[in-house]
Amino acid sequence: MKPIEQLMRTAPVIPVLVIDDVNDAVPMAEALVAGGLRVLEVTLRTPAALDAIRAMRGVEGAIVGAGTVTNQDQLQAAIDAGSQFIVSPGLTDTLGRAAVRAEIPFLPGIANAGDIMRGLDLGLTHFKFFPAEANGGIPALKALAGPFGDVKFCPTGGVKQDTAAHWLAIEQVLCVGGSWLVGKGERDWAEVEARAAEAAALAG
Ligand SMILES: O=C(O)C(=O)C[C@H](O)[C@H](O)COP(=O)(O)O
Repeated sequence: MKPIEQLMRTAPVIPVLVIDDVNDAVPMAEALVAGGLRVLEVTLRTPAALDAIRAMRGVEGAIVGAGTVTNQDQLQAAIDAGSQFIVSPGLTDTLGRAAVRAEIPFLPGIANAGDIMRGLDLGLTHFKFFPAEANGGIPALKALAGPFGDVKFCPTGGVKQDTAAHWLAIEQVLCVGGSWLVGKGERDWAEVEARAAEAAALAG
């Protein structure tokens, strides 16, 4: 099994995290892991993100990756910070090639058949379907998946606790991504753990 597939099969939900204060990184990761969500995507949308990745790598059981990686410089910075996987909202040949060369599990965003074909050309077979709801939702992904039987997906963007199960019921969907696990500025870690446990109980 490819490392990216193993990662996608670890938990049904990958929390998409936006971290403003690096001091939140460790308690946030601990709460999510305690709830059963081990694969954590820290988006490179805030100045604290790379330090948050470094800090979270110290949390037992956590598998920490970088999200919102859009170019080679960010890819390198994310790897240097200890990222164990890379998520991107889209796929360019330049970034795709660099991620393949770096031999790091890579989950690029795709939104149409051309995107998937560009990924297949690079040897990639596992993609984030983004933005999942805005891009047509479940009917769109089912139609898109049809011609690409060996390809696997992680729908992200607009997916919530009460819709995740519908996505996970699609055979080619291994997990979903979502930001609903931790609210902006939230520090109620018991609540985050409870939310993570609910998400972890979804059938993957
Ligand atoms: O930052 C990235 O790399 C992205 O591609 C965007 C995120 O995956 C979505 O913003 C999560 O979507 P929501 O769960 O609807 O908030």
